Amino acid sequence: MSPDFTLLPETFKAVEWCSDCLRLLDQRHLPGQELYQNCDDASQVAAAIRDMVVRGAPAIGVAAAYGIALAARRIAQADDWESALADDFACLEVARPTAVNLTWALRMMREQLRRLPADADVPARLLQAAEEIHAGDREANLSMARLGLQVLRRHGRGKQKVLTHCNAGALATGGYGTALGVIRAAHAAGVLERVYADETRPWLQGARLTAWELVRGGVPVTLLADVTAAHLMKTEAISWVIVGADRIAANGDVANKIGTYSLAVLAMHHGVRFMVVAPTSTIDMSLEEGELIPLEERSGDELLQVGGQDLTTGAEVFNPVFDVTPADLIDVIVTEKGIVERPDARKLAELMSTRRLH
Ligand SMILES: CSC[C@@H](O)[C@@H](O)C(=O)COP(=O)(O)O
Repeated sequence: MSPDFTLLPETFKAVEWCSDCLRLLDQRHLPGQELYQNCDDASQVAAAIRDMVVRGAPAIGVAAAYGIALAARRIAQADDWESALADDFACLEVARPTAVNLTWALRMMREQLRRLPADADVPARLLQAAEEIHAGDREANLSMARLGLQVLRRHGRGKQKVLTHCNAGALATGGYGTALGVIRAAHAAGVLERVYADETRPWLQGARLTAWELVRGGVPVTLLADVTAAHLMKTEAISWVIVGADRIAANGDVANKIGTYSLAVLAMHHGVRFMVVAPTSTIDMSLEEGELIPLEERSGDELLQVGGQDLTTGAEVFNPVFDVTPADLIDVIVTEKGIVERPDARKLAELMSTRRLH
């Protein structure tokens, strides 16, 4: 099938292999400064993931895979590669708890290591495996953009207004984005009127990253304070909320950036459809339901200050950075393998056993 939209690659790369190091666009300084950080070993990559130099579930997975490739290059020779790399796998595995793409990518790297013949050039083969994970994520982004656009067309006529939360764009993936990939495809195909982007307190991924990406790409975007979403849904004809995911349980419950659950409740109340866009590497079939997903809590400092200014003193802070949206609030999950409408355990199991794309 010939595509009816073209997505140009971004001019920036969130994650890039540069002959002997991993180059990460430091997202903590965007949009003010485009600074890059070079990582030479796995512990530097783990620190970059923990400190959110690189963020977004698929991008974290890709970076971790390169972290293992870097570790193997430093070791160069080993009789027992699994033992030699054990500490590197361990430090990457615990860098952040919620996005399962991290664990998935490390499992892919470990399986590749176990499959290699005894005389293999292990560092070269692990680098190749990391590059394949990266390229696979880019491909998945394009497939999801195409499938997500089909869903928008199936359920709506004319130009649509959509709302997104956090950043699920090129910055958060190996390529074009998940939720923002669909939104960019909708824009390129002429079916998007406007995207509303939540600012996404407290780290401001929406204001600092999503709005920046969309403005650069010429996509009409309006920034909102998070608390505006209910009013927006009541007063504007919003067709869809479109978000990414950090982990999807086997029953279709979705962990994503804090605030996603509130949006799903609001969407249900206002008759707005709710779409989750995520590669199958985000689906964790080992967890029966969303309540089992580990949710990261970050330092209270993220809430206690804005722009270097103290907001309050002496108060305790509750700062969970993800929440879980129950499957019954989700209209559709779009993956690179296909579309799951009204997700449940049976439909997800069927999807995961599919080899071919739709
Ligand atoms: C394609 S990214 C999907 C999710 O990872 C994204 O929505 C999100 O919640 C990112 O959280 P972050 O804490 O910025 O890593």
